[in-house]
Amino acid sequence: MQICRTIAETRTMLAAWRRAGDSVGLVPTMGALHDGHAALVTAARAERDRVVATIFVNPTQFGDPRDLETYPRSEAADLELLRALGADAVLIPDAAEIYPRDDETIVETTRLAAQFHGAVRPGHFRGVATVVTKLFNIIRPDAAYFGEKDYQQLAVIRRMVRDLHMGLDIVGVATFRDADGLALSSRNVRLTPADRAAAPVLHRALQAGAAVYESGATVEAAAQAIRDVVATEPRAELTGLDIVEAGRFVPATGRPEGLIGIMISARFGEVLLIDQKEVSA
Ligand SMILES: Nc1ncnc2c1ncn2[C@@H]1O[C@H](COP(=O)(O)OP(=O)(O)OP(=O)(O)O)[C@@H](O)[C@H]1O
Ligand SMILES: CC(C)(CO)[C@@H](O)C(=O)[O-]
Ligand code: BAL
Repeated sequence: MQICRTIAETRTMLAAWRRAGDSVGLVPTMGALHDGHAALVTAARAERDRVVATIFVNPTQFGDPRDLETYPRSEAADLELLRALGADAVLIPDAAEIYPRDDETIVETTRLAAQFHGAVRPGHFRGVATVVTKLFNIIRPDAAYFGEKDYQQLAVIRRMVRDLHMGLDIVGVATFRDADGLALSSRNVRLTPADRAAAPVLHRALQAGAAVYESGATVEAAAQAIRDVVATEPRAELTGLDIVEAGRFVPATGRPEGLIGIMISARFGEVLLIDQKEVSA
């Protein structure tokens, strides 16, 4: 596995692959890799000749400086996992090269970035869209792989790729969970033991909401069922609950046609966790 730390060496490697006619799959990450990331690499490995992962803790998508400071980092273990999964290369760029000092260009999905989880983390999706555009431009992959756990992020990226005619495939990969239902997330390691024990309430709440909706009730009744389950866990502070029409990504009401997407976020101590579930009518 080739480890690239500059854009120039990444481009030299990619040019050789292109000459050989190889297709390229990209897996962008912020490191601290776990089995959720592994699922993305495995999906890319199955579909593409070459797989590149990136590890970059992107400063522009963090609103809270303490969240950035305490974001978990584990480069040696990350490299070992990527190697074991059969990744061909990893790009670990410097923030100074990704964001040159006089950098001024941003990418923003204006409506989507401001709503839902974007309202809880102002500026977050602008940072994500901007860095993902930079990574796409550096690597020019045929396909990029993102987790469904970050449900709105996936929608933002799909919309950006469509609107800016970027011409690559965006592949969503199902949320990987621990045995107790908690969605794997790099931030889980920052949970206290008591908060770790409490955190599966998010998955239980989503399941309860899905059951209510599947029984024929409205989106509003499903939302109430979710709130009721979260309220049973005093360690969880609900910060966001949004139910959207999965296709158009607009707020869902009543009994819309097609799939709905439920997005939930909650704070456990100072750690903000998110989860999601798609449900059919
Ligand atoms: N449990 C999971 N299942 C599937 N994909 C996941 C999971 N967790 C993260 N991913 C995906 O991995 C990619 C990189 O995510 P990232 O490095 O931010 O990890 P993370 O675990 O989501 O960390 P955090 O949410 O704490 O920032 C994203 O596309 C994300 O959706
Ligand atoms: C897509 C991403 C790597 C952009 O920094 C990040 O938001 C993430 O890890 O989900
Ligand atoms: N997984 C999304 C990255 C973030 O929370 O900043």
